[in-house]
Amino acid sequence: MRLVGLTGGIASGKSTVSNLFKDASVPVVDADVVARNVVQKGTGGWKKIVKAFGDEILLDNGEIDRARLGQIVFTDPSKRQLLNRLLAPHISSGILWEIAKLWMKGCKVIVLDIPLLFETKMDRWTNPVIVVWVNPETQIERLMSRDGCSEEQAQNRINAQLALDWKKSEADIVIDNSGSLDDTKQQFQEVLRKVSEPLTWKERLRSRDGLISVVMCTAVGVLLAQKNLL
Ligand SMILES: CC(C)(COP(=O)(O)OP(=O)(O)OC[C@H]1O[C@@H](n2cnc3c(N)ncnc32)[C@H](O)[C@@H]1O)[C@@H](O)C(=O)NCCC(=O)NCCS
Ligand SMILES: Nc1ncnc2c1ncn2[C@@H]1O[C@H](COP(=O)(O)OP(=O)(O)OP(=O)(O)O)[C@@H](O)[C@H]1O
Repeated sequence: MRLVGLTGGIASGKSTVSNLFKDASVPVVDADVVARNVVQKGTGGWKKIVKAFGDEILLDNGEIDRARLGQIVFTDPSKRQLLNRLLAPHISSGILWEIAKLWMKGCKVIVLDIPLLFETKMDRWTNPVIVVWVNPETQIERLMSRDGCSEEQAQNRINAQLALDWKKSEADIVIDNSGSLDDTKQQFQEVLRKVSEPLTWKERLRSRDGLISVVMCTAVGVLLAQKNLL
């Protein structure tokens, strides 16, 4: 099985490219969706957030007030680190579970769409790593227009991640999404061809070693989380 890493910066166009993969019948695991599921009302992730951030983080219906939590964690790095630490074991085991389900269905190529691929060091078990890059002016413009946020809020979110230019320098494949959608679609055709090629023996060994270490880290994380040690 080939696990393709799809990453980039906030609003650089990951979902846009992951939709192209879905249109080409390549299954996608979306880390943002997993991250939302693991904090639904009553889950372990939800309980940890309420304990750490208090009842005032809840909406009237008991769900997490994401806008409010976002406002807190994207302006205070220590709160963001706390949130990341609380949710990491839930998100990584959720991702692993989604991958396992697709693998059991016999999928040969799976795309992992994850904004924090490098930050969480999950790039070790993906091959190739695709970075969706966009120039800084376009990134902030698209982010402000999509989320209806101010320039300062947009910049805070961008600053919460590793620099997009650094991610680009670490990529196996770069998709430049600064132009039109048609331009991106054209680049995507070549990317689709590359990820459809079978893995070489070297790549297989690399993926296997990375996967084993992630399974072990996740298992330890889940055990510690169950014992409330995280
Ligand atoms: C802070 C929260 C509540 C804000 O929710 P909101 O609905 O406004 O944003 P959403 O979840 O759709 O995320 C939008 C984008 O923000 C960026 N982002 C989200 N969390 C983080 C983070 N901890 N650090 C840096 N960037 C982040 C990503 O690029 C993501 O695609 C939410 O993002 C969250 O719970 N984040 C922590 C979980 C996480 O790390 N998610 C990333 C997937 S691995
Ligand atoms: N080539 C393009 N031309 C014009 N608009 C685009 C292009 N690519 C993406 N967009 C728009 O830019 C915004 C951000 O794109 P998208 O949601 O795909 O980014 P993302 O990387 O998935 O964001 P996030 O990190 O928040 O999940 C969206 O409103 C999308 O419609």
